[in-house]
Amino acid sequence: MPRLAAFRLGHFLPALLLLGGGLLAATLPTLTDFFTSLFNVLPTSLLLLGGTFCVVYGRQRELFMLLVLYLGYFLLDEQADYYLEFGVVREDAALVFHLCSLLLPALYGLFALWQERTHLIQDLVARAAVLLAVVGVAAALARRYPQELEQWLSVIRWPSLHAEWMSLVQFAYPLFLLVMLALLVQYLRTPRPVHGVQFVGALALLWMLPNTFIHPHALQVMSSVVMLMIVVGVAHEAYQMAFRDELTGLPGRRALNERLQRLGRNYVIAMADVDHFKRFNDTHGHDVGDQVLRLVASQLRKVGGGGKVYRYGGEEFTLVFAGKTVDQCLPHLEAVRQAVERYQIQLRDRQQRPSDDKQGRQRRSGSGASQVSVTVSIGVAQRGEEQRSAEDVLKAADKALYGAKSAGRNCVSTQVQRRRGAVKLKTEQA
Ligand SMILES: Nc1nc2c(ncn2[C@@H]2O[C@H](COP(=O)(O)OP(=O)(O)OP(=O)(O)O)[C@@H](O)[C@H]2O)c(=O)[nH]1
Repeated sequence: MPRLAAFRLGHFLPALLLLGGGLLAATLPTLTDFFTSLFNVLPTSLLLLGGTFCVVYGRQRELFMLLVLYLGYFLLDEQADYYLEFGVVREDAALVFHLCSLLLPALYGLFALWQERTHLIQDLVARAAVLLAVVGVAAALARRYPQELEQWLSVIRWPSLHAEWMSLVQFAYPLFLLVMLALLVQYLRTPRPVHGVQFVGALALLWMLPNTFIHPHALQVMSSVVMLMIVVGVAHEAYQMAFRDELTGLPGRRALNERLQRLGRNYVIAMADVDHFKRFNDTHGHDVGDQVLRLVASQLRKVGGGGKVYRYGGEEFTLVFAGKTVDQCLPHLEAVRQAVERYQIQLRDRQQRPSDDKQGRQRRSGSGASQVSVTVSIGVAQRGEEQRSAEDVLKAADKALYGAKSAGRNCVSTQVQRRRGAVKLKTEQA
């Protein structure tokens, strides 16, 4: 089953904001000279800049999506320009429009769903071959049998499913539906910013095509917006790669270093470390260890008091409280320590995974269930006379962490005070 819980608004928000802005601009009856000139050059600029960006970072999937969008824009723009200049559509307008209504969602969907797997050059050649073949065949058919093709495309095959507002060829609607469903499933299976962007982009194209000849700027604005969404999606992922820890989803060391430089005068830093994690790894394996790190991260993330959590590295996490004192932070750190201690982790054995939910529930409540729990030790320090720089405070927190470890682990320790708890590592096998 796709993981619905993994849906993140942040993956869609930039694209949705761009879509909202695009809809606003595209439906305005007139645009200022500045914006008219901007949208005249934006699709080409985005293809060149975004395309270069994609080539440099080996993002063939997005490169081909940009190419497909630009091709659609280029073909339709010629038609729209003619219509705006002469007040009538060109002779081949219906055929070009019908073909674009089908090929744009089809190729957009194909390249969006086509994962980058093989060798870079092979991948590039395969994508180019598919694009050339599809466009080549369509162009050849359009040139050789223009009337027959236009007629074939515009036939309403299912009159009961046709409505007045449907101005695209009838095939285009199920095609859009299929592409959007596939993109949604792709997002739910692998929640990534570019997958969210691809879905919103398809939505924008579904709006753009029927409005190409209705709103004078719909084509330029929406083509620019979808291309921009893709470039932003790639940049978003590049940012995540640099600043996010892939395993836990928390901001990583680089993000912490950035944060440490902008902390102001009063702040508290805590270092949290999973107790006896080496032993845990040795007993249950590295995969289970990874699972545990994710769960510990999910508990630490809930820390109150305005604390922000980073993965420092390995099994160590850093919590930063801006504008706080140690006394204000201690109850929140103690609460999070207890939450980790209480959390029962259900071991998931991939080989013995049940085939359905019912079997899974039975097995969990039955004799084969295996639960573990871990504890964390936390060291806290605050900026003060002795440690004035963030690096000094971090070192003091690390020292306090050693104090917590020597005090028996599973406790919160400051330079001045300690609270003890009990170490708990349990495996139930009945
Ligand atoms: N599964 C997993 N293990 C990791 C990861 N990063 C570090 N580790 C393991 O974490 C363990 C850290 O062990 P130690 O530093 O010896 O500390 P410890 O066993 O937790 O003991 P104390 O800190 O003294 O309680 C090592 O076995 C590392 O291999 C990771 O990303 N995944």
